[in-house]
Amino acid sequence: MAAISISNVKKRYGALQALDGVSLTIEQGEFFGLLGPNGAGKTTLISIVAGLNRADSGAVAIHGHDTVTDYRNARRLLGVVPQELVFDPFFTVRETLRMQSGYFGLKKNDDWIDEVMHHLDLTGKAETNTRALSGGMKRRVLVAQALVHKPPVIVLDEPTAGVDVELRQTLWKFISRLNREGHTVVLTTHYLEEAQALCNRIAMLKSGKVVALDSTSALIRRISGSQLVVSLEQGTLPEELKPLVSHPDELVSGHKFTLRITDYREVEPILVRLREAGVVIGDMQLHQADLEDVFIQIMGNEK
Ligand SMILES: Nc1ncnc2c1ncn2[C@@H]1O[C@H](COP(=O)(O)OP(=O)(O)OP(=O)(O)O)[C@@H](O)[C@H]1O
Repeated sequence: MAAISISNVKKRYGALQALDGVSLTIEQGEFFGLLGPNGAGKTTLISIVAGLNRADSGAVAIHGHDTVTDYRNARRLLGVVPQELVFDPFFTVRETLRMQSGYFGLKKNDDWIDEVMHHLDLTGKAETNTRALSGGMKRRVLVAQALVHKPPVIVLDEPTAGVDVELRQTLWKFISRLNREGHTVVLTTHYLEEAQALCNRIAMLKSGKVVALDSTSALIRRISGSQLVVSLEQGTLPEELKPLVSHPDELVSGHKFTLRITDYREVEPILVRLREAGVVIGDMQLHQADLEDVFIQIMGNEK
């Protein structure tokens, strides 16, 4: 049975069609990425999956439990880390996590609460009031809150937006461990290198529609080849190399060029040609196509 099945979900805000018939099936045990530019509909979709928002039409089920008609069972299977930092500021971290456990009917949950706090480096803040925490620490509490009932499906909406490298590493280590132990993870992020490193499959959303859905490696293979980036200290780019330039703006500015190549063997003849033309290279880099290139290409093509 699918971890999350989303069937033809539509949502409109006034004149704006925020979700325009989204269908996705996320299997149990996947580490799934939901990517898209600002306003694509990611948070709207996640809030519908979490039962916090109602779709106009279509349906979502978590392990077969409909998020509307069988909300309690669906909610129990789901741990959601929201994008916004919202807390009741009068409680300590431990009290907050105990209350969240109580919400799921878990009374003796302290061992797991301690383990979650340990893995998120929150133990030292257990007795601190949530209002006195820094933004990064608050985000750790949000993650801990989502995990108190050991949900088989974990959904994270931009959990690393604006947080430091240390928290990102701590968080991904813990979430990856939970994924290895069988938890399904769904992630939205604007950090494409993070999605590339973590997600086995990715959906790209634009203007409320799924515009790409494939394994991460298959998406990256769509972009064949690499780029040779050269900065010229002296001289100008020979005419016959101009068709290789990826960004037309570079022909205007005239000193740094991103040249498309399909094979590393093409590098040497390019360098020979530059030398013959009297060019002095100030800086040079080889850039392998990555998820960011795929994202830019797909988002650019899908008007
Ligand atoms: N409650 C609301 N009322 C009206 N419009 C809304 C509401 N919530 C979201 N929208 C609009 O719906 C569209 C989708 O928003 P959503 O927050 O789902 O996008 P997103 O992909 O999560 O974007 P971001 O990357 O910026 O978080 C946006 O144009 C947004 O302005």
